[in-house]
Amino acid sequence: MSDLFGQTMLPDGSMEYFPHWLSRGNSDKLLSRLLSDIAWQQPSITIYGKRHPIPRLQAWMGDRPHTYRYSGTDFTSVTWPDYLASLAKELSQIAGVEFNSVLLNLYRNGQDSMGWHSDDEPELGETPVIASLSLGAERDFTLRPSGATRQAHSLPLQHGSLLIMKAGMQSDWQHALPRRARVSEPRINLTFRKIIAA
Ligand SMILES: O=C(O)CCC(=O)C(=O)O
Ligand SMILES: [Fe+2]
Repeated sequence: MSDLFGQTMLPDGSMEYFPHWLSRGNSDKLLSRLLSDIAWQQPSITIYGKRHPIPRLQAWMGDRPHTYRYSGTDFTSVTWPDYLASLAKELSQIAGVEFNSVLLNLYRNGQDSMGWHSDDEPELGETPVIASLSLGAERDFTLRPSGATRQAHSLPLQHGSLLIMKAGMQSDWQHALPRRARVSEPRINLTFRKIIAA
C-alpha cells in the first residue's frame, strides 16, 4: 500500500513525505466517501475578540470524545467510523505514535485556506507528531521558521500523499495552506493526532 521510505524534507529532518502513500484508486474512494459521509461543519473562531467563520469546513473525530481548544473555542470529537480507526492504526505504526483522533479539513476550492500556525496546543503534549493525509486537489503547504514573517518553503501535497510532521516541527516551524485562486476542485486533509488526556 505504501512506499517504504519517505523523503526527508527540511534540513533538520522534521518532516517526512510519502508522495504515493495511497494508490490512486484508494485515494479516489476515500475522497468520495469522506465527501459524502462526514458531517462537515464551519465553526467560528475568535480572533482579536471577534468571531469569524473559518475559511474551510472541518470535522473532529476520535476513538472516544476528546476535547480540543483552538482559537478560543472548544471542540469535542465524535467517534470515528471503522475505516478511519483502521487508517489511524496503520498510520500509528508508521509514525510510532498512537493516534487517538483526527482533524479533517475540507477546502471546498482554492478560496478556502488555513493561516499560519503551529499545532502546539497543550492537549498535544510536549513534542507532537502529526500524520497528515491529503486527498483531492493538489495544494501548496507552506513553511516558515517560527518567528519569521516570510514563507521559506512550499511543498505541493498531492492526492494520496502522506506527510509526517515529527518532533520539533511544531516548535521550530509554522505552516499554512494559502489560497490558490485557480484551484476549483475540493481537497480533504486528515491530520491524525494524539491527544493527551487532561
Ligand atoms: O491542510 C493541510 O495540509 C494542513 C492542515 C493543518 O495544518 C492542520 O490541520 O493543522
Ligand atoms: Fe497544522
